[in-house]
Amino acid sequence: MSVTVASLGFPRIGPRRELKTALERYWSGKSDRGALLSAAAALRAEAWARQKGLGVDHVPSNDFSLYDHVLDTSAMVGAIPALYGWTGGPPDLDTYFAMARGSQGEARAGCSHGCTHEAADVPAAEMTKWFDTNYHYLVPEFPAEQAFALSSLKVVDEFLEAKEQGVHTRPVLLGPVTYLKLGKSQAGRPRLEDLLRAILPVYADVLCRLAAAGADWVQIDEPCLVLDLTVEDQAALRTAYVALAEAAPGIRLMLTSYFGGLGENLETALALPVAGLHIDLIRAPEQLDTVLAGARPELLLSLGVIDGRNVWRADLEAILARLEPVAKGRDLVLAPSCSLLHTPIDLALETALDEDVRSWLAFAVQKIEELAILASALNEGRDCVADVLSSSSAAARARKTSPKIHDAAVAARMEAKDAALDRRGTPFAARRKLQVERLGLPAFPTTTIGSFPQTEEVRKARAAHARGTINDAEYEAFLREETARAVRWQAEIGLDVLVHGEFERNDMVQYFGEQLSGFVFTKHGWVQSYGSRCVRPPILFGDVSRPQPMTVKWWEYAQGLTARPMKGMLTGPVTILNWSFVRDDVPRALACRQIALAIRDEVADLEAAGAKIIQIDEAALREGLPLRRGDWQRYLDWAVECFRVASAGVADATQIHTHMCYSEFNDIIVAIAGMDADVISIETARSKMELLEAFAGYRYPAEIGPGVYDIHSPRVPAVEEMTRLLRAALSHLAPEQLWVNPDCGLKTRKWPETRAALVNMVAAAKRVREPA
Ligand SMILES: Nc1nc2c(c(=O)[nH]1)N[C@@H](CNc1ccc(C(=O)N[C@@H](CCC(=O)N[C@@H](CCC(=O)N[C@@H](CCC(=O)O)C(=O)O)C(=O)O)C(=O)O)cc1)CN2
Ligand code: MET
Ligand SMILES: [Zn+2]
Repeated sequence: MSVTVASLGFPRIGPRRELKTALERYWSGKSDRGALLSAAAALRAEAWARQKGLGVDHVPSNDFSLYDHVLDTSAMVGAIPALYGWTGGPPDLDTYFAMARGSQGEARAGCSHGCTHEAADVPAAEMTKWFDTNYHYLVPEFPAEQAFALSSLKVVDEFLEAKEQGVHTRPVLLGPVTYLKLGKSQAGRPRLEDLLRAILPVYADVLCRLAAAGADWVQIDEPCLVLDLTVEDQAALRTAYVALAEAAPGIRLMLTSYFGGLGENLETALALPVAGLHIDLIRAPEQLDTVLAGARPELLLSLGVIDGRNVWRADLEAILARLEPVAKGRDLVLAPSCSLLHTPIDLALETALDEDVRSWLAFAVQKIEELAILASALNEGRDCVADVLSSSSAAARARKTSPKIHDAAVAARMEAKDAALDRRGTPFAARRKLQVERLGLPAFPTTTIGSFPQTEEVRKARAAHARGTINDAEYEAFLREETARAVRWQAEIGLDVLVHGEFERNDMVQYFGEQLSGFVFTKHGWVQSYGSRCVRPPILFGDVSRPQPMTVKWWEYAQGLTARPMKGMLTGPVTILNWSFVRDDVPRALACRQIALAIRDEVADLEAAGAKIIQIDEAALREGLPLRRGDWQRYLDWAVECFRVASAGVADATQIHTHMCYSEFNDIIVAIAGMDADVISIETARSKMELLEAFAGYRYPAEIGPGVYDIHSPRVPAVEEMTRLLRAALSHLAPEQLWVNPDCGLKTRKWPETRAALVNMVAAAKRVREPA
């Protein structure tokens, strides 16, 4: 029997974020189309050669994307809303990026690649979280009568491109059912069945063209297989794969599930006429036995045995013990649990990491090496890789017993049970009176979410400080100047509740991780979040504590500059947890509570310093929700409790804000209310306040700032547009509930559009304050 190795997708951004650089240069007009496309081609070539060299038998193609693979799929099937002015054929780069980022005529004037969108003022497509990851995709939008037509041949082109370089790849497609289920429709929901009937001929055509180009296997991703599916969804899967098997008999499909177990979709999956099935054995190890029991002998199983969502080195001997009996009976493919898109690229670049912790880690490249070793052990016997196997087990043992991960003081504090720890002393209504009195804000108070533009200058100064070319005092002076300017300007344009701007922070999670014990950091461990934007998730390896205050000094400085209230600005425990790579030796709930206790101390210090308003961002609370409904409540219970542990230590008159983005709250509104924050700001602009129905329907008790403009796009919304949104909000909320703010922080924006948009926002608030 033979065992082969697959990688389900390689990170696209490049080991030195070459794609980010190339995209941003193109967008700013500093380079042309040719330069962007050749940078992209170089990255693809490197990824193919590298994976082949590491021993991958099924090297993926079409896993690369200039922005997002869901957007690429929309381009492939011609699902491009009329507003982008597309008239068929392969969408050009400007159309593609307009969907991704919006476009505004003026903002592009003078750009060097001859944009012709003179009067174009189009918003970007909606962006949302890819399953439970921190990766964002562009939501496909279908009109009532969506007609699909094969429009982009990227998948075929990239297969041929790799072939020319001597690499026979296994192209990756997002499967039709998942693709359609990720989409939305303005004009009432078209039936999945109807959309599917329309889209299948396009997929069939693509598969036939791939066969003609020489492809044999195609990886077709259907992560919807790990969701709660309706019987209609399951029927759609059958319809789809029966049709594709018939239409393209020359292609063998590797139906790929990930981010969980097949659960009650198991029978459906096993009955589909596909040649292979990939299952995630990291999130759902228990499904191996049931899948083995149900899989017909000729179905090629691909086992996701290496974690594609975390950075820990595997215990290879333990995995082998599980696989050896299986590999005796059938051919196998070994693969990461999911695409490696969600991991950093190469641990070899991390020369400054703590040696012990480093020996416990594996990034994308190392994960592929692990797979190759497993395959060798299974094909040729353990002996041929004995050394590597024993060092892998030794690392696993060392990590388990390392004194570095245990902190007795943290353990003692976790033990001390204090039932009152997660309760405010008084209910919201009574707190509100005290807060209103103390703060003296106008109706519809205006504020922002926290960050102001992280300009190139700010990043340069931080990089220079890190390199040692400017010293602490110079860096501090620079940050003070930036902060002072931002504070003065906010007061000048009439914002009511101010922020310090977060100039001192590299990232809202990394900044806190860096100051807490129990985390380590990479230099190059970038993971794509959306488009050119990346994060370097902190690596949580041990017990968490806070050696000293983290934000108080900056808050004091900023509050000292103004008489208006300055918000203390913190990232909440659930978000720090969800946006980090987390230890897998203790339950997530436990790690989260340790972080919550540390944030609680910071809240207390801010309050003692005089902060009247403290915002604790929980941007990732919704994203951490398990993919299956049956698992929700358990998660919500501990996540909400951790937020309360962090926030509930304050006096009644201290106002606690929280902020969330990309949140569909309808289903979890009770839990959101259970967080017991005094004010919540949420993203709503792209969804035109639809979200508020949940808050209104539930009679959400506290105050709400529904975002009135989309901060992901440089587009400046007009006063009228924001006024309209505020009036729409008022049809759902009581006037005393409503705050006025953008959707999220402004760190990714530039100052000119930020200034213009906030001036308009303050004007819109003033309009709604005037009697109608
Ligand atoms: N962790 C996290 N997840 C999140 C968000 C978030 O803010 N944080 N927001 C939501 C949207 N996602 C986002 C993700 C990233 C960024 C973002 O702006 N990322 C920055 C990097 C932020 C950062 O870490 N900056 C560092 C490092 C900057 C840098 O690249 N420095 C250069 C050198 C720069 C120079 O010399 O000029 C280098 O290290 O090579 C800093 O400012 O210090 C980027 O990609 O450009 C924004 C939103 C959801 N998920
Ligand atoms: N306070 C943070 C900011 O304004 C919250 C961002 S949520 C992704 O950037
Ligand atoms: Zn946000």
